[in-house]
Amino acid sequence: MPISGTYAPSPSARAAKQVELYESSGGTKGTTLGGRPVVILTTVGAKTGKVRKTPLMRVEHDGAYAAVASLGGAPKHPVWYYNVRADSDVELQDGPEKHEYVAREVTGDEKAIWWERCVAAYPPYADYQARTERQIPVFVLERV
Ligand SMILES: C[C@H](OP(=O)(O)OC[C@@H](O)[C@@H](O)[C@@H](O)Cn1c2nc(=O)[nH]c(=O)c-2cc2ccc(O)cc21)C(=O)N[C@@H](CCC(=O)N[C@@H](CCC(=O)O)C(=O)O)C(=O)O
Repeated sequence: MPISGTYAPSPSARAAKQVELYESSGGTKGTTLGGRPVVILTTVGAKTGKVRKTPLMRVEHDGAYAAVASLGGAPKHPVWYYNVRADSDVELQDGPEKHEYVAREVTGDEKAIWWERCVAAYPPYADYQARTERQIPVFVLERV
């Protein structure tokens, strides 16, 4: 079921601007960070029910994606993490393609396999994990 409702742009100007450019260009502009590909995750706000859109680094394997709640290695999870925990039905736009996914948080061996893929796609993730006690959560998104 596609996500619908009132879109609330991120208060992070950088993120909101990147979403705006990404979407208004049909996924042809604003699609990288530091030369690495970026995707847009759409979630439903756990408290407000508003539509939230979050740029994330692109980590893809066999049609599934990882969503890494790194927040640059901050001590706290990003807020969007709680949205996905509350409602696993999400959307992800990768360039011009946008589809519906079900997200599940991975742990143990499965997380270790995906974490390698995440770091291969975006090496700074390893630095983020090294700088915080917090275990950076990883969701795997599988196509509906
Ligand atoms: C600023 C805050 O954003 P956040 O959800 O904590 O996410 C912080 C960052 O992760 C987010 O800005 C990411 O886009 C940053 N970011 C990445 N962040 C990552 O964590 N991982 C990445 O790989 C990543 C890549 C990336 C690439 C490009 C770029 O421009 C940004 C990138 C925010 O939106 N807060 C809102 C609330 C948002 C929200 O979802 N509220 C919920 C409440 C949720 C709750 O509290 O339970 C609701 O509406 O109900 C507010 O304060 O009003």
